[in-house]
Amino acid sequence: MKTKFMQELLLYAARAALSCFVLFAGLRYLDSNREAAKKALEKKRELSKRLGRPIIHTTPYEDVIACDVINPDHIDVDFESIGGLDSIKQALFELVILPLRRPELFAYGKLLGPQKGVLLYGPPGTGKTMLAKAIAKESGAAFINVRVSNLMSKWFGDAQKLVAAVFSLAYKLQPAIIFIDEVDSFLGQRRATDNEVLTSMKTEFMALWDGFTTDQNARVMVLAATNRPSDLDEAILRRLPQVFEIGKPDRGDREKILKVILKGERVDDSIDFDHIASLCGGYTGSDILEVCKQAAYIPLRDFLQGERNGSRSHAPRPLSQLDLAKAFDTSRKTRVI
Ligand SMILES: Nc1ncnc2c1ncn2[C@@H]1O[C@H](COP(=O)(O)OP(=O)(O)OP(=O)(O)O)[C@@H](O)[C@H]1O
Repeated sequence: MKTKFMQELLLYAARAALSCFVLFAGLRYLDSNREAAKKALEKKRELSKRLGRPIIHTTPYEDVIACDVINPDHIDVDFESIGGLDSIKQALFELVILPLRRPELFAYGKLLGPQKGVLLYGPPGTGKTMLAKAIAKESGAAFINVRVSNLMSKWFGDAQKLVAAVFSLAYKLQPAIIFIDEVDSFLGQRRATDNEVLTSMKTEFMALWDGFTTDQNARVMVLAATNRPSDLDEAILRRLPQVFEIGKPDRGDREKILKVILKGERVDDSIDFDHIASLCGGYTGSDILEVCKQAAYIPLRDFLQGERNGSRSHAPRPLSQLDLAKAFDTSRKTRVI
């Protein structure tokens, strides 16, 4: 009697276990969202790895913005790689990098509040984008490179939601920098030709930005760059209290830029950088880089010529002062300023 009872009990237990197994297997099979959820998790894992941040929950709109986020550890520009602009780099360190890196230092009193908006303006090629990237690198902040034209053309109709996603993603990834290059094309003065999408994006952007400005705990800042500061809306300028002019470099800064560009290259030890800097008055950092690239071809051409003439030399000679002088001379003659 007792044995039979035990047998039945075991049978019951086995049946119950089997039913549970079949039920769970069936449910797993029927869950059509399982694959999608798995893929989404994989995507979030990849995102967290790429951004060097813990896994966060993101919306589909934030996932679109995430494509334009750069992990600060993957940025190859730091303050050292920017020639000159010493006083601006120092000011940006105190106003932007320190509050993002050491927020606790800014918790004493209201006078030392973190900056929520910085504008860099100046002619093209003077290093504004470089500075923005270096700030992200030095502060360890996620760098959200907002490309407004891209968002508008690709996601017509969803623009406002994408603007909101820029801020919500920045908040989730903080410390974060929202970088808007050519800000005048997005937040410029209102024109009769502005379309509805642009106007609603602007309004949304301003409202969200104000929300962040009043939230002292948000380690998020907007960094904007433009070649045309006079085209900016008054309301935008008010929200960008710190303004830095990144002008064309003077002779001292041109010398520093030359040294940065030629660092690590094969160059003659005897180059007089100050003299070369005197040959490129009015040039921006980007112009100087281009001419240095042209100069670098001269030893290569000489080498190939030597080969044709039967020379046994194994490699092109280092870049010389004469090569640089020649290249700047040619560039000045063909240049339209
Ligand atoms: N101060 C500098 N030191 C070293 N390189 C520089 C400097 N300024 C400019 N360059 C070189 O010129 C390139 C272009 O500079 P960058 O894109 O930062 O200029 P920009 O001011 O943002 O121009 P734009 O307004 O056209 O976007 C840089 O990638 C860098 O190689």
